[in-house]
Amino acid sequence: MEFHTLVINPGSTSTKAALFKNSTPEWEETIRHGQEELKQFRRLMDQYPFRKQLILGLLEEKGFRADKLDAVCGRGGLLKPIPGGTYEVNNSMREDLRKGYNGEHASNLGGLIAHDIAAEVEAKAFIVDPVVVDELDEIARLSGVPELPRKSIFHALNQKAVARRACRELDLTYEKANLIIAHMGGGITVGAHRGGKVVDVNNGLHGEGPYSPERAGTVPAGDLVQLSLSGDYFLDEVMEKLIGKGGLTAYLGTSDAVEIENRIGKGDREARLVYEGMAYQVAKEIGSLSVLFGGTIDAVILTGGLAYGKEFTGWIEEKVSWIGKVMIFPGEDEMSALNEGALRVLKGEEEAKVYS
Ligand SMILES: Nc1ncnc2c1ncn2[C@@H]1O[C@H](COP(=O)(O)OP(=O)(O)OP(=O)(O)O)[C@@H](O)[C@H]1O
Ligand SMILES: CCCC(=O)O
Repeated sequence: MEFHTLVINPGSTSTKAALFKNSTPEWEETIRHGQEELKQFRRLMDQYPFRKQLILGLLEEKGFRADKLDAVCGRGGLLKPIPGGTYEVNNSMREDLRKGYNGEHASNLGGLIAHDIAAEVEAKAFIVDPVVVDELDEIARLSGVPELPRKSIFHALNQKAVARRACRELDLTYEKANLIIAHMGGGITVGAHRGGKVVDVNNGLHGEGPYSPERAGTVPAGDLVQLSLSGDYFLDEVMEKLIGKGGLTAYLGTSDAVEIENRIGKGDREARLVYEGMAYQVAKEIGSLSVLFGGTIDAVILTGGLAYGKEFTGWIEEKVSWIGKVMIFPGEDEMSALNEGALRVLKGEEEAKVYS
């Protein structure tokens, strides 16, 4: 059987779309959005017609008739916490995406656009492994403040895709493997994958884990409270210190690791300290998760854009190679991860989960 799937991945600065025939991409396009272009929309949901039109425009430009689609698969957003897998877009999901159940994130648009394009041609609409995938062990939810339970918000789509890829290479079944995966992009999340579930992971969006190119990660909590109440900053300025303007950006004025590597090459010692500090924090996070597995770890995996940096991954590897085999998969492959999730359901290998 031949299945055609349109994949839609709305990001904060881009809209990506791809058309797959079974597992093969027919085409993939990234439309970048300047800050000025998106400024005209007051709220994220106001961007909906604009982004949908861009995708319909691409289909027309490529000469592909939408009525040949079997499925449309969008990147899922900040929904209620759910287990990993492929979900058919239904009305409760659309309502939660529209209101941003767990906050605003460009990926909230993915499932909505997928639904509307699919509905017009009677195709299926799916989302796969959204950032709110929650498979935490009960014990991992405890934070020490009962009103503030730990939350699972992480790069679920890429972590799960890379986990499956590593298992294929290692000839293991994901559902039986023990893996620690560090996704290192604009944000950094490090997950413990035990038996096909991510049983502990830092919340990469709301201030936990290693600092990253744009985020602060875990900070001294008491000092943060004092800073917030000092009267020197508005609330959104404090939030920006945690997300958007934290980490490398706060220390070095850029989130571009390639530029930082160039500075280090020219002898900039501050750049080296801060960049190496990020590797140190990732290694510590991997080390802390290693105790969950009782000594049997099949692989420690480094992925995301920062994993292209050889010196950077070298610093991490130096500190964690005693834990298990280190595998490096630079970049991310979210478009084919979305397609594969839809394809497993279309082929009947998996049943679509129901969001409620
Ligand atoms: N060749 C490279 N060497 C070193 N670092 C790189 C390289 N290419 C990209 N990066 C760095 O990777 C980071 C961005 O990673 P990535 O593209 O995965 O992030 P993103 O998709 O914007 O965010 P996220 O992965 O959190 O969703 C940037 O700091 C960028 O400079
Ligand atoms: C941590 C969730 C994914 C992102 O960085 O946006």
